[in-house]
Amino acid sequence: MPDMPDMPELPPGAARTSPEGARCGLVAIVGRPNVGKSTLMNALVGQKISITSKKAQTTRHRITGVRTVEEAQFVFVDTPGFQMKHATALNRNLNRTVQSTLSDVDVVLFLVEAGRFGMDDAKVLSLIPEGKPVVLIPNKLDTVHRRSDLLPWLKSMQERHPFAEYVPMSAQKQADVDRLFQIIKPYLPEQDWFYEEDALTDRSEKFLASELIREKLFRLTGDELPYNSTVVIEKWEEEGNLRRISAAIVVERDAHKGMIIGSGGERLKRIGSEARQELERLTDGKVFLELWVKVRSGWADSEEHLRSYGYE
Ligand SMILES: Nc1nc2c(ncn2[C@@H]2O[C@H](COP(=O)(O)OP(=O)(O)OP(=O)(O)O)[C@@H](O)[C@H]2O)c(=O)[nH]1
Repeated sequence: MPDMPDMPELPPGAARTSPEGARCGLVAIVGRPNVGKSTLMNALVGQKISITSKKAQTTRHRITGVRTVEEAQFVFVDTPGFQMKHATALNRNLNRTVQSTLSDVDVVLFLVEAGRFGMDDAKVLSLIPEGKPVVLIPNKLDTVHRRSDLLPWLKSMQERHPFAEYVPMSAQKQADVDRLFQIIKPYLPEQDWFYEEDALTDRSEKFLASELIREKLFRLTGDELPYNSTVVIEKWEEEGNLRRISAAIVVERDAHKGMIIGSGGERLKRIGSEARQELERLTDGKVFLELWVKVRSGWADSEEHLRSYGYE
C-alpha cells in the first residue's frame, strides 16, 4: 500500500480560495534547543504536528505547518535546534539546514528565553541571513517574576541586532499567540495563498508517526538517552482502516539498546504501547506496531548514513 502522500506543492496562485487582499508567506521559527520552538509552532498551527519534549534537540526535520487567519496565510517552517558540544556530521547538517531554510523565508521568529542571551543564542542569530526581518521573541515570559527587570535586557538586545519587532510572550498562552499573528502579518507579501484555507501540515502521516515514536522514546528514557538516537519506519502497510507499522529505533551503542529495552523488555513494551495508542488517535484507525532496537555504531558521524535516513 502506498504511503500517505505529502500535500502537493501548489505554486502561488494555485489555491482556489484566496480572498481580496490575500497575504501569504513563509515564517521560520529559530532558536537554541529547548527554548520553546515546537511549543510555539504547535500553538500557532493549532494542532500537534511537531513533537515537544523536555529533551533538547527533538526537532531534527524541517516541519511545515500552515495556518490561515483572516486574509493572511502563514506557512511555518520549524528549523532544527543546535547541539554545540558535539561537532558531528549531524550538527554540520543541522546548520546547513538552518541556513538554507532561512534564505527563502519572509520573516524569522527568533526565540530566546526572556532575560537570557548566551553564546548558543548568539550562534543562532549569526546564522540568520542579513536583511531578513527578525522578530525577537523572548519566550517563557511567565517565568519572569518582575516584568520591569526585563527592560534593561530588552534595551541590550536592541543593540545586538536591529530586530523588526520585540514580542515578549509565553508560547503556552493562547492570547499571546493570537497577538503574534497580528504582529507578523504585515511581513507576509500580498499574494494568493499557497494552500487551501484549512491546510494544517504538508508532512506525511509516516513522518508524524516516526516523530511520535521518538517523543515516547525520549519521554520514557528521560535524560539517559543521547539525542542522536533516531526512529526509522521500515514497514508501513495499510489495509482499510488498519495500519501495520514496523519501526526501528537506531542507537549508537549496545548500552543504549539495553536502556531502551529495559528489564524484561518492559520499557520497550511501554514505548510501543503508548506510541500505538497515540498513532491510533492520529490515524483514526487501528494500528499494529512492531518496534525493535538496532545498534548502528557511529552513525551520527557518517554523512552517508545521514542521507540514507533522510536528513539531507
Ligand atoms: N514556562 C514555560 N515553558 C515553556 C514555554 N514554552 C515552552 N516551554 C517548555 O520548554 C520546554 C522545551 O520546549 P520545546 O517546544 O520542546 O522546545 P524546542 O525549542 O522545540 O526544543 P528543541 O526541539 O530541542 O529544539 C518544554 O518543556 C516546554 O513545555 C513557555 O512559554 N513557558
